[in-house]
Amino acid sequence: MRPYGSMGPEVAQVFPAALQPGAVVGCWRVVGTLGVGGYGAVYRVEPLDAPGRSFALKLSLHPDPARALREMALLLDRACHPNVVRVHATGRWPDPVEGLPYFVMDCVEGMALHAWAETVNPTFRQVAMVGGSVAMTLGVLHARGVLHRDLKPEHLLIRTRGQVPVLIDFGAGDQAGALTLTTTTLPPGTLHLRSPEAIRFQQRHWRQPELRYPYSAADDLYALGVCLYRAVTGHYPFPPDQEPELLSVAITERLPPSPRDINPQVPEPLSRAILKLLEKEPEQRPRTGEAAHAELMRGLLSGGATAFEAHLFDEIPGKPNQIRRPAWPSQPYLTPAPRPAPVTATPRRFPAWGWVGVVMCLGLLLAGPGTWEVLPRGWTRHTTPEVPERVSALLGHKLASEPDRPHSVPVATPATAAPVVAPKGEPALVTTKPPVPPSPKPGRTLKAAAIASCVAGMACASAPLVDRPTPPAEDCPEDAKAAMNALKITGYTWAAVFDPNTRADFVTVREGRAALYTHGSQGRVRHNSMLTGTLYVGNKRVYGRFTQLRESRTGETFPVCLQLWFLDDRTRGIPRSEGGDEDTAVVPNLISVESIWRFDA
Ligand SMILES: Nc1ncnc2c1ncn2[C@@H]1O[C@H](COP(=O)(O)OP(=O)(O)OP(=O)(O)O)[C@@H](O)[C@H]1O
Repeated sequence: MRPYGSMGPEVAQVFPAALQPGAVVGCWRVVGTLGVGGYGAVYRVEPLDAPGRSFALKLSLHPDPARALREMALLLDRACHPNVVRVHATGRWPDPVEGLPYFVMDCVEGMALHAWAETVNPTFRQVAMVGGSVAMTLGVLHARGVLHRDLKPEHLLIRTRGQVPVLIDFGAGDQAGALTLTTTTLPPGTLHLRSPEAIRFQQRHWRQPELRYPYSAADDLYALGVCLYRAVTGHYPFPPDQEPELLSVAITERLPPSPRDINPQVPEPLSRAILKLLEKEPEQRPRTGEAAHAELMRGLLSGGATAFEAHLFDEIPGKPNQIRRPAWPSQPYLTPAPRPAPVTATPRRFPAWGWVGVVMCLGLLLAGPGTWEVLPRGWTRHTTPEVPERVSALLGHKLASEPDRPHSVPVATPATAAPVVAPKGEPALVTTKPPVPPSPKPGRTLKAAAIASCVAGMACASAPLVDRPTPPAEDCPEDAKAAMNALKITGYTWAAVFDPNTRADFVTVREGRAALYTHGSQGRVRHNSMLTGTLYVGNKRVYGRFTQLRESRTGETFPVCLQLWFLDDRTRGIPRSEGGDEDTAVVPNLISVESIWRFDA
């Protein structure tokens, strides 16, 4: 396909995302703009031969037609449903063969769910009916093998006539047997609408970019729960404006306040039905759209007429049509989430591993290090993945544990667990030769078992544990060197903390994307500036490479090269304390970072 700009001088002047009223696309005249998203621009159009009739034309902004063609195919065939926007025509523009794909659909006269909730201020009955309708629609689509995969309030338009919900934007949609749309673990989507299991999957598999998350009906139903929560409270259950790392932790670990805690007018059964859609474990949610519909309707039938006839929000006295949005609590997550099924190896898992661990340890002691398996994946560039913008928050990260809740691995107290300092001169890591891989992640499994048994106090303290190879050496990019010079931090070592909000001396960290906060100023960098990068969990030490700094005072970001550094032995990486597993480690909260011009292997 020819590049868009090569289609002739008259076309190169036109911006597909900014067509002006009067522009002609195929046999449609642009009347106005309805919205511009990441993938397409949507225009209100009228047919050239029937002026006055309104349609919506979605013009792909990408020369690669895959996403647009897929969306059209879904809308024209398996996603066809009274509550899904209807497609009437398709084409390419400006060249009918090689141009950008477009399709013409019903123009939904109405508002997105959240705007409708706050502008129309409907009754709870109306919201429950809308939620029930969407749930039923999803049920039908799921039964046909169609998943929406990007359900959000903006994609749920409420038609003014009849207050009927209409689902739009199936660009991320999927149907059984379709080719993979993206090159990332998760399908395109929005972090604050992702399900806990999707985030956990990415946290667990961020080293395997070839893996694809098996998105399911449960993810769509979770997103519906988020949409309804937003509608009845005016807030998302996990506020999207926080740091992506913290947002991910909140989604996977925290219980959102009940909708009724935010907006006391929400009828109890509706509040419960919404929370059920937001359960952390998919099997705790309604299994199908029909079950979700039944849940919402049961609430409606049992909830007492008056509670459901109330309007969502109070109006501001003296200002009709202006609502008062309930406040978001300052401490929304006081209740710790009950431990879901273990995502990472947890202490609960260790006893189960005990005997396996004994065998592993014996095997180690008898056979020596040469017989163990190195983790099958070596360090490659993608261990610090190139992150597409829309999913940048999601790659395998988890921050240090927070103070008021249990974590997957217990946080050691100073009294019981002083840091274990690796003996000087000892090679940081033990690697061994690889046998035939019998299972997808054999090295990790063996290592987990070995750690588990050692943690259980078995006689394998001196046994070498299997470990990952260290990341390869890497020069610091020139722009990072320049930024460090400008910030006056070149060649310095200074303090940082994993979790600035805890008083605990030790925290649990996880391999993958991570954040640190500077402790004290250095050069032009203030206290509490955020460093983001990657943590690598070895069997004795945790290594960290931090490549971005966000200055706390100005909010400016800079490329940098900083590594975790242990002052006592003047070696990179920080020693692990007791606890953790192959992916998580207990480490001191207060640590040091060193600015460098080259990350050594
Ligand atoms: N059929 C329609 N009728 C009325 N408005 C529409 C219609 N389709 C889309 N819109 C408006 O255009 C906006 C962008 O459309 P859409 O979400 O399909 O584009 P996108 O590029 O896929 O966006 P995103 O980045 O959200 O995936 C919508 O949020 C909505 O406001």
